[in-house]
Amino acid sequence: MCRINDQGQDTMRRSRALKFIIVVAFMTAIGPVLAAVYLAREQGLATEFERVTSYAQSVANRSDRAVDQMVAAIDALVAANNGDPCSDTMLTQMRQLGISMEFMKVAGAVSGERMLCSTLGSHEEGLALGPPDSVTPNGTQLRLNAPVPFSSETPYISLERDGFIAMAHRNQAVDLMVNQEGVLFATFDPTTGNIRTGSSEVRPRWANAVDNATVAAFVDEGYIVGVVRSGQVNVTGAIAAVPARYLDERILTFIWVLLPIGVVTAIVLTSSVIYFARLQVSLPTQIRQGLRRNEFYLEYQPVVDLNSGNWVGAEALVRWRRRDGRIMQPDEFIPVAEHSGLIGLLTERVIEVASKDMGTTLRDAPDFFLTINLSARDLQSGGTLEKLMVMARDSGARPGQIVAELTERMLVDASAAKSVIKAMREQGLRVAIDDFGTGYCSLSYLETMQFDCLKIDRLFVEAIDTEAATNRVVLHIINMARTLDMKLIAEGVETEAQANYLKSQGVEFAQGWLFSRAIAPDEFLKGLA
Ligand SMILES: Nc1nc2c(ncn2[C@@H]2O[C@@H]3COP(=O)(O)O[C@H]4[C@@H](O)[C@H](n5cnc6c(=O)[nH]c(N)nc65)O[C@@H]4COP(=O)(O)O[C@H]3[C@H]2O)c(=O)[nH]1
Repeated sequence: MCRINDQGQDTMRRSRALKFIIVVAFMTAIGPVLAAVYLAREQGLATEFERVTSYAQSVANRSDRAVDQMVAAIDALVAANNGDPCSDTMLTQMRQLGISMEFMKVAGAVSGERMLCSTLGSHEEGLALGPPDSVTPNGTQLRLNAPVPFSSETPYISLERDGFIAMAHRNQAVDLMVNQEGVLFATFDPTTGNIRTGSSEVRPRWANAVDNATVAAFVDEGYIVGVVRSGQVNVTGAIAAVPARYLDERILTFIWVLLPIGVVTAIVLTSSVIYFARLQVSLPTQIRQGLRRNEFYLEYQPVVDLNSGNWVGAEALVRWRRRDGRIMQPDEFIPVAEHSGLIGLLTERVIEVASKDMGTTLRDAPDFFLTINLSARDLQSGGTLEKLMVMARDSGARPGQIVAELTERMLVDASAAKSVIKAMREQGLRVAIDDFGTGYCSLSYLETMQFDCLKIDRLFVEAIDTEAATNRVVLHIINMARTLDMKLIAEGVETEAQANYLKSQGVEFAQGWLFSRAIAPDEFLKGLA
């Protein structure tokens, strides 16, 4: 009956685990691929945004240069004016300015709204300029369609101040050569957001994208748009818009690079998940088979009397020799055995093997003790106590020579643990607490549960003689154990300094690589002799 329950639970556990594995494997399979596509898109966008804002920046720079040159031309003419703005000297200067500057083409003198003379000579009647489109705070008048003789088809932009005017070809700033087709350029007035020059396909709303910022980039209506405000505060805004097909091409380029990495990562991750999952799901079955085939065996780590240096006991540590010869360490299979409910059978096997290996020694050396690791489930079934008592009886040992090792984590169900510990001690077995201080066991547990022995965890032994915060804890543990009349075994002693310190603090026993690693029973018995 019990067996059917166990198997039923096992099946449920496995089907839950299987569902979990399928979900994780699915995620590891599509996750990296989706991540690669996402990264390619982000990378593509970043690159195209960078490109389009650099185009817009070039337009703004050209526009700024045109404005700078117009301002410089006006300043030069104002400075040179000696009363007759259209004198021969002034006309020569106007021509020189027009020839020497890249963007500023026409410079002239103005009275009212008429240009009296210019780079192009004297204008008898004066050329009607019409009213300005806007006036800046310093009184500079801006015209977006300044009339130029002989050039009525070409739109000019002009600045006028202090009786002089300078003009530049309106489209020169947006006349940018780029190696992409269909790119739109425009300049706009950052104060009003009105487009000044550029392609008619530029959407006026793009100019409003840079409210307070100096740069913006976005995708809109089939274009990747870059908008910048010129360095000369509020003088010019510039827009560049690249057809969105270039973004698709760019993303595709990145996908070709990133997708294989994503696919390889997905394959590696998914295979690892499946490998480990299969191991986890099938491990309980393999443990069962391993038990049937007697693949579990024990090694023994000597427990040393720190005063005499003699081996006075041993800790039995289980190992699993797989069919393929691979040795599995307990950390890899004990948790699985615990979860799958097989730990009881495993502990039973450990006790059997330990009896066979150490029975004679226990009988012949009445002071020699053997510690055996138990799991939480072992405490729940009364069978373990019985098996340990059978071991003592069959080998002719005193029950006190057998020490049941419990860990803090096993004491969560305090009342159950307490009654089993009590029962064990009443039968004469000894009980040790292992890993003390590494979990959540409070001091009160130690008082109420009444252990015979406390094992100082390797973590605290390692900290001896170091700056680690844990280095002081070892002293507290020692003092506490003494107060509660417990024997002490220090674990993981690797150096003479640690051994000497522990000895000086009155710790009776120790185990660790300084003395010996866990070894096969024959080797252990040789060392004991
Ligand atoms: N770095 C270092 N390590 C040292 C040193 N001296 C000993 N060790 C290792 O520390 C572990 C001590 O065992 P534990 O704390 O009871 O911890 C044990 C115990 O909790 C569990 N375990 C082992 N055998 C059994 C068993 O039969 N039943 C159960 N339930 N658990 C077992 O597996 C754990 C790991 O066992 P192992 O891998 O054999 O690892 C052993 C041992 O080989 C040292 O000086 N330096």
